[in-house]
Amino acid sequence: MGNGAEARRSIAEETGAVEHEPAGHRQAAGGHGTVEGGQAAGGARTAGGARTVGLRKVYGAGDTAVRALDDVSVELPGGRFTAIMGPSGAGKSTLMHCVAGLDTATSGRVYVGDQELGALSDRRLTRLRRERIGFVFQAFNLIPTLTARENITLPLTLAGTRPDEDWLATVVATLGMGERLGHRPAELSGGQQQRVALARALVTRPQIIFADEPTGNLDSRTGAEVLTLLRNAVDGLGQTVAMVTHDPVAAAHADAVVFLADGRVVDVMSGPTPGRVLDRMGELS
Ligand SMILES: Nc1ncnc2c1ncn2[C@@H]1O[C@H](COP(=O)(O)OP(=O)(O)OP(=O)(O)O)[C@@H](O)[C@H]1O
Repeated sequence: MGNGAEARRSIAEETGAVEHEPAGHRQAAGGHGTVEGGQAAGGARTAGGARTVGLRKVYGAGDTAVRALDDVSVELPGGRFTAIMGPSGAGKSTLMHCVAGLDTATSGRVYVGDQELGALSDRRLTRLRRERIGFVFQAFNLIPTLTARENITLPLTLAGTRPDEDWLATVVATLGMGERLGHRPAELSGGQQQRVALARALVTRPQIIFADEPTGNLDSRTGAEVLTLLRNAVDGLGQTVAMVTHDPVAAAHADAVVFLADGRVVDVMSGPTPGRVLDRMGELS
């Protein structure tokens, strides 16, 4: 990303640090049953995490309407690493955007922790996104003029709060990047830049981190390192992670894989291996 101001604005929007105007609150209050009716991704539900109940998302209207999500009830359990997979157009990004509060559902419900997103005003939704959700993207989305440390603490700076130095030190140590904090993104490798982006997502101690193809711009060795760090964030820091990926090897780092096809959850696989994920994807394509 070449334009610093543009990158800053986009990160501010992604982190919820500026007011974000969703397309409108159209989430229906009623409808589908309890969460226990949902499909758990990877076993029993722990505290935190996120879930959807009967989530539908329709783009457009009439003959041109596209049903991107069709009655999706899925759980992203707290303290677990869940991968979301499926063929192109299956609804992965739409699901992530709805659960992250970046887009609104046509009907059904989305919960982050115990909070139902459809019950929130735009202002409170913005605050929830800023305080309880972290994002990691394929394009690292770092501000070129800021140092690694300044990029990491940017969500706090934009929110007008100071970093918890102990937590920052823990995150930096977990990600193994202590010596690079004074460097600017151009002075860092792709893998190091993604570590900065991951630290930026972790620094607010979000309830859940959404990672969208986080290894898409990395070579396989560096990608494996970043996946190991995501895994460490879950195992060592108790973080909840949901990751959209096309890569069976990446998905195999997760505790469970949710498979989408044509806007519906078609399978949830616990303890995935690259081979099993590849086979399942082959059946869906
Ligand atoms: N803003 C939009 N307006 C209209 N249709 C949309 C919009 N966004 C997504 N869609 C449609 O919704 C469906 C699901 O799209 P989505 O981007 O969620 O799929 P995906 O699984 O993330 O795909 P990919 O792997 O290619 O990124 C697709 O048919 C897509 O064309």
